[in-house]
Amino acid sequence: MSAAKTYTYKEVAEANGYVIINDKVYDVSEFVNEHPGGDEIIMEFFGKDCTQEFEDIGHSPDAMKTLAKLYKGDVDTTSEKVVIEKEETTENTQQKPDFTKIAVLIVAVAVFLYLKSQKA
Ligand code: HEM
Repeated sequence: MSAAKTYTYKEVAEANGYVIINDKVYDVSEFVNEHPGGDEIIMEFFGKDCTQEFEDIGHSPDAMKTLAKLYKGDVDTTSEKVVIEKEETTENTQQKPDFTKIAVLIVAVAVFLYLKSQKA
């Protein structure tokens, strides 16, 4: 096999649909559509390292074969790491608890209970 190309973390981050698993670079841009685990789960890792996640799932030997076919080269582990900002999605914003809304709700319930107790 010819010498593998090396990619810096920046090049992987800027490519369209590359991921890193065990310091190897894979082009999953086409594969995402066929991924049995769904496309979004991989798209989240575009440009990033998903070694942990890939291994945690316990992918089959078949999955390893598929992965081998998508191999592009090795990552230059001495290159500067890049942090990819995650785009704000509705899912993200919903995860943050909205303390104002919660406070208003608590006050409303308190007022309701107070008024109810006054009537009795
Ligand atoms: C990037 C290369 C990847 C390849 C080539 C790949 C390949 C596959 C294949 C072939 C399967 C079918 C089951 C099996 O054979 O093990 C599968 C299932 C699955 N994969 Fe991946 N996968 C990749 C990345 C990921 C990542 C990064 C995640 C999670 C963050 C993930 C999550 C899953 C899940 C949850 C399933 C199970 C789906 C189900 O059984 O309902 N995969 N993957």
